[in-house]
Amino acid sequence: MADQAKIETGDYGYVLEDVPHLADYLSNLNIYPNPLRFNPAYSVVKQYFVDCDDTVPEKVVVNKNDPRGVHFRRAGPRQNVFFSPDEVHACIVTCGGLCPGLNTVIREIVCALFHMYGVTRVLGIDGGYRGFYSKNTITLTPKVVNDIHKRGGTILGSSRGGHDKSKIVDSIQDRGINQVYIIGGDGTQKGAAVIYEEIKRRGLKAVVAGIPKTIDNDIAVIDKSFGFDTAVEEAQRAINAAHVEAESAENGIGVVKLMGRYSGFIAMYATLASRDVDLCLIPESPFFLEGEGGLLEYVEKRLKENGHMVIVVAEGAGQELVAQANSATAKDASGNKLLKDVGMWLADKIKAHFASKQHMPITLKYIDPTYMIRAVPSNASDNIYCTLLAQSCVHGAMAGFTGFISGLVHGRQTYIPFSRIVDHHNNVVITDRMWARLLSSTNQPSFLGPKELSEFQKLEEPLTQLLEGGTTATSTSGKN
Ligand SMILES: Nc1ncnc2c1ncn2[C@@H]1O[C@H](COP(=O)(O)OP(=O)(O)OP(=O)(O)O)[C@@H](O)[C@H]1O
Ligand SMILES: O=P(O)(O)OC[C@H]1O[C@](O)(CO)[C@@H](O)[C@@H]1O
Ligand SMILES: [Mg+2]
Repeated sequence: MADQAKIETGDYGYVLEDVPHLADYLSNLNIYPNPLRFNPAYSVVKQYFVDCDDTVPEKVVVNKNDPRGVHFRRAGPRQNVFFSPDEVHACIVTCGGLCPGLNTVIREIVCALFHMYGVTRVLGIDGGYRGFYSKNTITLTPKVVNDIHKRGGTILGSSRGGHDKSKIVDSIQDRGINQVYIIGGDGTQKGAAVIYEEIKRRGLKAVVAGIPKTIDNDIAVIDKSFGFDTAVEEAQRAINAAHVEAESAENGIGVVKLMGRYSGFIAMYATLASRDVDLCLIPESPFFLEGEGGLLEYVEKRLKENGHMVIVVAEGAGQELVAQANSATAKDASGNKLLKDVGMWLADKIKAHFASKQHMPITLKYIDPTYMIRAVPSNASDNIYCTLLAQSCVHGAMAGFTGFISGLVHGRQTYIPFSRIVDHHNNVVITDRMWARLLSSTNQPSFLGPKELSEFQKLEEPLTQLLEGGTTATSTSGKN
């Protein structure tokens, strides 16, 4: 049975959504002074250690009479820890799709364990969850990981599927692993929650700590996921190329497909950053092709006005339309629905539309840079972000917290229980200011009639959105 949420309440409607701790199910645990107290680099920092009562609010925009609301435990080093350095045997695994920054996170977990806490036993699990029981491990030291942050991908390899709870926890138990660091998206963190439950059921002194990863930025609660800034930056190259091609031809159209299975953050931010895009399509915003107010009418209008146009389409956009043309549905090894190629489909539809208009010949170039974007190393700001996430995660694990992810909430590092992020996706809210900014920057129609608009307005606004203008991980600006 899933863990009960660990909730603490206080005055004026204060709620702490806490994370589990080893002491919740184990007694007589030894407590040790944090080795950072004796580390010359950190011991001089005033207030380096986090007060055990420090918490971070989930909502920062409040009205005068609002209750204080939900808070998360602030991440960071504690005065005391629940592991002695020579007792720790840690492992790191990366699961799901690739994302810029994976290697940086691996590097910084290893370096934090070695350099901050004096830990010397860290294993890399090869090839995602199934690597726990089907492959040899990789010994990780600061030397091994020294320059991996300059490379894309993950040196550990990754995979989908293969989550076998018993085999994974048997492997953890047999190897004497007591800190499990799991880097991955929503599916991975669901798997991490299952591992945590099983470890607890077996009464093992082993913490499970997650670092959320997804290039799509669709993890709930947190400000944004690592690698997202890099992806938006890299997408500019494809959009620029599409623009150059489109501008150089009569009635030139450049179509760029970007990632975003359920949420269009990469497409939205890449479009806003570029200013060369005339139409951005995302999964959250339905559209239609034919007739008055439809996409094809807009394309025609834009070409007549400007002679060229650039379209950015997120891979999850318009899936219901593409499905009509091709009804077969398949799933990947993790059970995620495989998407139809909306970019190719859209390009074909536009070409077919203009083929019947002899007086308006077009030149359309379709660019799919999706895997090129995902495979690059993280940029400077993501490297710093990854470092903070990794260090926070190690501090939490050493302090005995378990069943948590480290995540940035309003620019502050926090520990968030798995349960808060596995059941919800972060989506672009199309009745929110950021999407309005996009519509006004591209001049595209919203494709929504008054009836559909009011339906969308009725939907509850999710509690988190990407920080406004959030290009740096440490930004503390409010919601958009
Ligand atoms: N409900 C679940 N319970 C246990 N394990 C799961 C669950 N969902 C997914 N997993 C496992 O987590 C791993 C990664 O899942 P998935 O392929 O969905 O990627 P992800 O972590 O969501 O990342 P992304 O979607 O960003 O690529 C897989 O090995 C999969 O078997
Ligand atoms: O082809 P793969 O490796 O399964 O990954 C594709 C999916 O992974 C993601 O990049 C998320 O990690 C999605 O945007 C995309 O749909
Ligand atoms: Mg996922």
